[in-house]
Parts: sequence; structure tokens; C-alpha cells
Amino acid sequence: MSPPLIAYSHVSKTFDGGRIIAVDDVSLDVAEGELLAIVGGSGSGKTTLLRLANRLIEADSGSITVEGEDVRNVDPILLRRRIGYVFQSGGLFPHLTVAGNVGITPKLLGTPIAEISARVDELLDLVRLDRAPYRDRLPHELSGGERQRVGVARALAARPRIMLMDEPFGALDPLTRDALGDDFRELHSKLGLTTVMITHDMSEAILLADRIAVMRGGRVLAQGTPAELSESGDVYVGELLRTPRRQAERLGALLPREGAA
Ligand SMILES: Nc1ncnc2c1ncn2[C@@H]1O[C@H](COP(=O)(O)OP(=O)(O)OP(=O)(O)O)[C@@H](O)[C@H]1O
Repeated sequence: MSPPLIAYSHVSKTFDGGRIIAVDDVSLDVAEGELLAIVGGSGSGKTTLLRLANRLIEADSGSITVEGEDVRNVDPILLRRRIGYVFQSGGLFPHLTVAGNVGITPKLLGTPIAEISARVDELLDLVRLDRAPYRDRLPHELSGGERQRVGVARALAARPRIMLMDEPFGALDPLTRDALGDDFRELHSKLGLTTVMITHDMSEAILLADRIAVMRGGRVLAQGTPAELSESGDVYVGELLRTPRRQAERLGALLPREGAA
């Protein structure tokens, strides 16, 4: 088996002079080509764990390797160029157009203007946004789903092998969320990405991810495929896993059968 693309080994991070333990002795491997979902309640340490990988946050102890290199030995700017990052709310620059946002990294890298323009078109195609109507719009002229598509396009601009996504579809209506989730899963496979995606929604994690890590109180309680997670004796993990099935059963009982409506 090839070595993990991202590996956390006994990583801890505290804030506020040690009073807040955000990440507590976490060891976690992300294999090449894998889509790993991190699931957990608010404040369980998901975002902190994600941002430790691209050094938006520095660990107190333990080690993190990305593509075999200890992140402490890599210049943070170069590291972030290798790792796409998608924010919960898109995180777009409000004063830049869609093309400006998507092309910002190639521009910073000194790419010639004509090439940037072609790359922007290519990226908009990848995330299924029509070029003509969207290129020149500002972020506030987009729907939430469109903003997230632009956020994904921008994160892919420097052709990273790794994508970190912080609740990318969390604030969207269920249909848009499903469509974006499916589209991203396809992109992930097509581009051969390795992705770590935060979600608080176990159904989304089961549907999209290859493996799931469950966090609570800064610790990873369990990790594995849904089948492996169901073997975990942890009560909280069991509760999280039962929720989607319970919802499906209740909906199944309440909704008329397809065709009968
Ligand atoms: N910069 C910071 N300064 C102080 N405390 C912080 C900081 N960042 C995070 N924390 C605390 O660390 C803990 C973990 O936060 P984190 O944002 O990683 O959780 P999360 O699981 O991503 O939450 P959410 O789902 O609400 O985004 C929380 O108690 C949070 O208040």
C-alpha cells in the first residue's frame, strides 16, 4: 500500500494558554485518492484539525506530514499552493469578479494574462458554471451554490493534489447540496484528488466519503468505512450512525410510495 498523503501523528492543539483543548492527541492517515469526511458536533475540533494540515494553524505537539514531508519543514505559502482550501461560505474576495477570484492564484504565480483567462474558463467548465453569464459577476450577485462552485474552482486553480473543504455545502438547500456533493465527488475522482471534507451531516458523509473520522472533544473517536464505524463500541459514534437510518425510516413511513402520489 502506498504511504498516506496526509498523516497526523499524536497531534494536539490548545488555545487560550492551554485552557481550550481544540485537538487532543489525534492520529489519522489520509490515503492517496481518498475522500475522508470529518464528522462531529460544533466545537469538536474539525476546523482546527483541517487547518493544521496547511499551517493556517500550528500544532503544539505531534507531527503532520503532507506528501511525506513534515509540514514544519515546508514554507507555508508553498504548502498552501499544493493544497486547495474551500471555505464554508465560499470565502471569495467580495470586490473581485468570478474570473478575478478564480484567477487570483495563477495571477500571483505570474501566469501570463491570456493563459489565466484560458485557465479560468477551464476551471469554470470543471465546476459546471457557464462562462458567459458568470465570468464578470461579483460574489454578491451569485447564489450560495454558485459561490461554492466558484470557491471550488479557485481552490483548484494551482492544480493541487489535495483539497481541504470546511463544510463546503453546509449552508445550502438540500437539492443544491446534493447536486454539489455529487459533482464534487465526480471531480475528486476525475482529477485524482485526495480530499478531507468537514461536515456535521452523517448522511452526507456516508453518501460521499470513502472513510469517515468522528470527532468529539478534540479527539477522533473512530475512523473507517461506515461498516467499520458500525463496529465501534462508542455510544456517540453509534448514535451518529443510527440517525440517517432513523430519518430514512420515518420518511419512508410518511411519504407515499413513488408513483402513488
Ligand atoms: N483561534 C481560536 N482561539 C481560541 N479558541 C479557539 C480558536 N479556534 C478554535 N477555538 C476553540 O477550539 C475548539 C474547537 O474549534 P473548531 O473550530 O476546531 O471546532 P469545529 O468542530 O470546527 O466547530 P464548528 O463545527 O462549529 O465549526 C472550540 O472550543 C473553539 O471555541
